[in-house]
Amino acid sequence: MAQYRVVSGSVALITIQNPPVNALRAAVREGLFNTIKRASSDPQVRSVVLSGHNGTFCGGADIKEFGNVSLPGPHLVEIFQLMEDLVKPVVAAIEGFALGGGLELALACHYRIGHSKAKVGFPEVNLGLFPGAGGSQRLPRLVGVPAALDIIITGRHVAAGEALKLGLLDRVIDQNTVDAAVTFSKIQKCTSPPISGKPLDNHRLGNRPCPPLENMDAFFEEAMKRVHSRARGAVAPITCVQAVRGAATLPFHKGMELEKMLLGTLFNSAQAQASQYCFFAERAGARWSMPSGARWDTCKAKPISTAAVIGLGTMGRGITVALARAGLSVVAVETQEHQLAEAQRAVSRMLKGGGRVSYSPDLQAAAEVDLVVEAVFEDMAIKEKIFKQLSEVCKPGTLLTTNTSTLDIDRLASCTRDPQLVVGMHFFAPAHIMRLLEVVYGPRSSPEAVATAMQLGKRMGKVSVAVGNCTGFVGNRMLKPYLEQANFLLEEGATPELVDAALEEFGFPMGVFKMSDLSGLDVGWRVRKEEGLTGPGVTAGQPMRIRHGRRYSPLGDLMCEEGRYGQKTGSGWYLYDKPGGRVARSDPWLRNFLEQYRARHGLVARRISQQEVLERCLYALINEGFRVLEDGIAASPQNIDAIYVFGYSWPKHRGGPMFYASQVGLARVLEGLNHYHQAHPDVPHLEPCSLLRRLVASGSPPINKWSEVVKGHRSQL
Ligand SMILES: CC(C)(COP(=O)(O)OP(=O)(O)OC[C@H]1O[C@@H](n2cnc3c(N)ncnc32)[C@H](O)[C@@H]1OP(=O)(O)O)[C@@H](O)C(=O)NCCC(=O)NCCSC(=O)C[C@@H](O)CCCCCCCCCCCCC(=O)O
Repeated sequence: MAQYRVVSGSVALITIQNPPVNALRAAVREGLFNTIKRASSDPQVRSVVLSGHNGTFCGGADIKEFGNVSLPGPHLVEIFQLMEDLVKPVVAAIEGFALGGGLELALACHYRIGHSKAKVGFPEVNLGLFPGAGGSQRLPRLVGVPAALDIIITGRHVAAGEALKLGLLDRVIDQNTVDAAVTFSKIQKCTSPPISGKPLDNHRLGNRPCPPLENMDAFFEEAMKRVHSRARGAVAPITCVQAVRGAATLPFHKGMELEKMLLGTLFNSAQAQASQYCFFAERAGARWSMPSGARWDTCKAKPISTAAVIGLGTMGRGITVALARAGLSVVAVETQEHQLAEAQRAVSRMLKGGGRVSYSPDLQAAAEVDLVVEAVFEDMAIKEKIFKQLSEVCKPGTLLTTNTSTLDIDRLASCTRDPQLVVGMHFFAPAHIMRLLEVVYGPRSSPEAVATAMQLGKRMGKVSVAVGNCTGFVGNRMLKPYLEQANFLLEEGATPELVDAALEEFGFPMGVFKMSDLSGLDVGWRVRKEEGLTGPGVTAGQPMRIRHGRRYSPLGDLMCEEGRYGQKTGSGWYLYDKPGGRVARSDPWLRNFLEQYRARHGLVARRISQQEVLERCLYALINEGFRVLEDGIAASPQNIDAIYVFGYSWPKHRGGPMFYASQVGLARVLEGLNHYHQAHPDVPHLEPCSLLRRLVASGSPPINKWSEVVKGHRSQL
């Protein structure tokens, strides 16, 4: 786990070996502890180089170990102190990544040499933690408080060049890093001038004071304010500020005590568990499977080097940028000339002159590409026509994909010569920024087509999740009951402000009504018209608040009839200072409108609590999530959670809807749904689904055991 070799006559080369990322699990910690001691007492050894096996220095503490009540093996703090105290110079040879505990390890060395492609950082904040093995105390002493706080709070990866400028790395080289570190370590032994009487003391960060900072109190107050306003209820970023403040104001050993105390408050917290669950859920999508038994490890992706994007509205432009940035040569097709010219300017701006993109008004331009992403208007008839044409135009074997957010993939496949080559690639706006990609397979999609879309998602840096075909797939299908509950709550006495405040306090960046105003109320209106829920398709004489025997809220339709489409028209659920305005203000018109609406329908407004808002909206969404699992549309709760965290901004520190349900307790969710369904028997989305009932009856197993109950459940359907 930590290999020890003496090289170049006098250098102990310690290499961490724990693929794939050399995480510091118990055996590694044990190995490090023993090899450092050995280097210390080995008379032949005059300096030490620390490196990682296989081009990766170290990905930090082993997150999989964190569930343990007490971590086995020597503690990282103890190992790092042992290393810092060594009287022989220790040099970190950083290739690949030095992240989290990996960077803390490097900071405990006396020198750090990095490869020019190396990256360093403290991503702990994304795991609901902070660098709690000395990192929060050593980094500010090395690079100063502002730079350290930025690195610790953002969790960003710092490239070697920037790390060199910050003084985080002593040298950056293009050649063999370990060889360079070995040579460097031998020179240091001779030249490092002793300060404070002891050799190497100026390179022991624990012995250094933090560089002074003017207006320190004001700096930390401002930092804390900023973090509070951005953290959306997450505790870890706040703890980052507290720990760095400790480094700036306390002697090292006191700062370490503070660090330990703060880590103790986070380490086993619900937020840390949720964030760490998200880390693995993000990666779980790569191990996809289909109901046919086809799997990620048995299916090969087709090589893709050229692509066409059809339709250059907002989505098509973002998709073009995402594909071009992934290194594909892209043909962007738009039949409307003025839209084509506008899109060309917008895409060039986003790509900053880079990327290989050509433009055409003619579908024929897609003839030779390996893959097509259709991103035209959400209208089945138009899409069917395009798929028919693409099937004739494109060379045999071209993968035909659609960016539809709800429509039937199988119907589109049936318009083509080779339905097995058709899959959905559902991007989220803005497509070049949002990380989620739903890869939708229909009953006839081939495993190779799915493997290819998943592989392409990876190349674009997306969190890709393979899902089955149904209206709205996973994400939008679950969103429907959530939106529906929000509208019902308005009918019953809530205001958009009250509903949004509850959801924002929960951790969403934007409440449901602000989100609707941003995306445009007319989008849903159009879909409801197509579904015959509103507009000319509705049979005369139907009660306004009932559709297909279920409760229906026409509020959104009425708003659209008033021309209130949201931000784009300057008014929606809120008022904006102008069309396209971004700042939402309460609108007296809306209060009046809601009062009149309730009076017209004999509804008596009641006081609605934030708790009811959360339970009604979130439990309805979660209930649909269980149905999605039951129907086999998503392969696992982890996949659903990844979709919600990376596509719908569900707060990471809440772990995704299904994980949240497991933290709240499945019995409590079931009880809540039963309660609300009794109160609203005409709302089928509030009726607890059978899988949830079954899970509760099986004793509410932990989330990683749900699949066993799901399997048993499916076999009985
Ligand atoms: C490194 C990466 C950037 C590589 O990316 P790449 O895309 O190449 O690969 P993948 O991301 O797909 O990863 C491959 C594979 O490896 C798994 N993995 C990656 N990193 C880790 C890890 N750190 N641990 C475990 N497993 C890891 C990954 O899951 C993949 O496997 P899978 O099967 O899922 O496909 C990228 O991987 C990456 O970003 N990794 C994470 C980096 C990171 O976040 N590091 C920080 C870790 S946390 C840490 O280091 C904490 C330390 O600061 C301090 C900890 C102190 C602990 C002390 C405990 C004392 C407890 C005191 C509590 C007191 C309580 C009380 O008082 O009561």
